[in-house]
Amino acid sequence: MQIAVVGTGYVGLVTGVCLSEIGHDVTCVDIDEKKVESMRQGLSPIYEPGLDELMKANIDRGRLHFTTNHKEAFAGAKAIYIAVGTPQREDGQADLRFVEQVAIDIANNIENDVVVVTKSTVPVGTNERVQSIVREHLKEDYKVHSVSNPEFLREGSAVKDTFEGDRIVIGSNNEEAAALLEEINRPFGIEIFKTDIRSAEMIKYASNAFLATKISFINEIANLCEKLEADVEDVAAGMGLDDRIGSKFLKAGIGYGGSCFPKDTSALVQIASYVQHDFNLLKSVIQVNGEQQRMLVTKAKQRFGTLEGKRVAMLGLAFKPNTDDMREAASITLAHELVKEGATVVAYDPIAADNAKKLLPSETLYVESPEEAITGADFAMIVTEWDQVKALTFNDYIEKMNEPIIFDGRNCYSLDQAAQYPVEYYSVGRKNITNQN
Ligand SMILES: NC(=O)c1ccc[n+]([C@@H]2O[C@H](COP(=O)([O-])OP(=O)(O)OC[C@H]3O[C@@H](n4cnc5c(N)ncnc54)[C@H](O)[C@@H]3O)[C@@H](O)[C@H]2O)c1
Ligand SMILES: O=c1ccn([C@@H]2O[C@H](COP(=O)(O)OP(=O)(O)O[C@H]3O[C@H](CO)[C@@H](O)[C@H](O)[C@H]3O)[C@@H](O)[C@H]2O)c(=O)[nH]1
Repeated sequence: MQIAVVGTGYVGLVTGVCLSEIGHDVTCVDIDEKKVESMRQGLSPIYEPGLDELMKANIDRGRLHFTTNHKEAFAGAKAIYIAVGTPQREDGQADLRFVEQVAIDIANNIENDVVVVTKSTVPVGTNERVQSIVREHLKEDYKVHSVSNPEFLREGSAVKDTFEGDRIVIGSNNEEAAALLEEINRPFGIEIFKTDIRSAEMIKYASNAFLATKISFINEIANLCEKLEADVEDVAAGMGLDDRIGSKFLKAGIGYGGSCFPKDTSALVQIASYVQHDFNLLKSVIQVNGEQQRMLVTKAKQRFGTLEGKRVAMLGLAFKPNTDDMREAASITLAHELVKEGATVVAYDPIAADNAKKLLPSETLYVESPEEAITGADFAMIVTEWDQVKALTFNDYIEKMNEPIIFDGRNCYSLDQAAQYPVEYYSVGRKNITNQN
């Protein structure tokens, strides 16, 4: 089937590429000329494992095209996917400017009936609004129906998640439009859950808010474990054995970051407030996360008193491994706090360093390897659990650092391991190892 995808970020590009892989003829349109030029040559502008290969294969098969021209992209398309950003506004609401602009672009450029599919994460009621905007601006009487098809992929495993997702949610108030979406998605072989438009929009926010809640919950338990001398890794493992709880998303750490959880939890608090609902639980989840993101600096200050003049190795910058995305990464908060305290930050990230340069303090120094980062450092902070970071051994820290003092925000090492070395090792929700003489 002929499909157009508007927006080629993490969601749009992965969606476009995967839809072409299952046999559809896909044209992706973006307003960013540089991105389109690079994608035409088979080069993905984002780092996402497996994406480049699929992109090249489907361009070669003639099933995947890129353009900056909306009319060209929409010509003959039966479905137009909206996958543009819905960033957080200053007041916490979702900014719908890009989505609304696409609705106008659709009205101005289609030349046949279409189903408009919203993949972007949008507040309840937005799909209806998109449909009305398109209909208002249409110059000819084409049939346009909206379908909410929220996206659940994770960055770093986006391609895998698209082919092996747990469900595909189709929210529609029109049977024909829902049937078209089912037909498009059937080759994925993933369970399809059909509902009305508003419930589909809510499923997306509720899912992200629930996962964020799980993370803040286990982080609070971790903070308690530290005070009560229990071990959060064992606590999470023991909890996770209960099927009703499940073991996933119970990894204590430095809080959630990324382009979705922070903005979507804030947006849901705002959505609730429109209907005079005070979402206290979610407000606490957000507050706990803010404190957790600063936790490594808090611990370092407790250890040293002052951080003035300290050289800090910051190991990992991205909000999680396998992505170059720096949006809402804890490293941003941590680096700014450290610089404010008078420390020098020496940062390492295998992929995200270029993106980090725009967000971290200008004083930050960047190095090419974790070994270089720890050389001569007064303490190390593990921020992202990249394999390259986990490959450092305690002997590396002992040999290369001024003093082997490690604040591990991701519990990369076992306590048994740490206990065998003359190091100071502070992790999350576990007892401190202070073996230095
Ligand atoms: N990133 C994720 O992991 C993820 C996962 C699930 C859902 N989502 C949601 O999907 C949406 C997109 O997120 P993203 O991270 O892919 O965004 P992104 O910011 O990476 O990409 C958006 C793209 O849209 C383009 N664009 C903006 N206006 C346009 C227009 N009028 N016409 C054509 N292109 C236009 C931009 O140039 C950009 O390339 C958001 O609502 C997000 O919440 C994201
Ligand atoms: O047990 C855990 C799991 C995750 N995280 C952190 O939570 C954040 C988000 O991680 P993850 O969910 O893997 O990444 P995203 O790519 O942001 O994906 C989330 O956000 C997307 C955008 O809405 C959704 O599509 C996905 O389903 C949802 O998992 C990261 O900072 C992780 O380090 C933890 O601290 N502990």
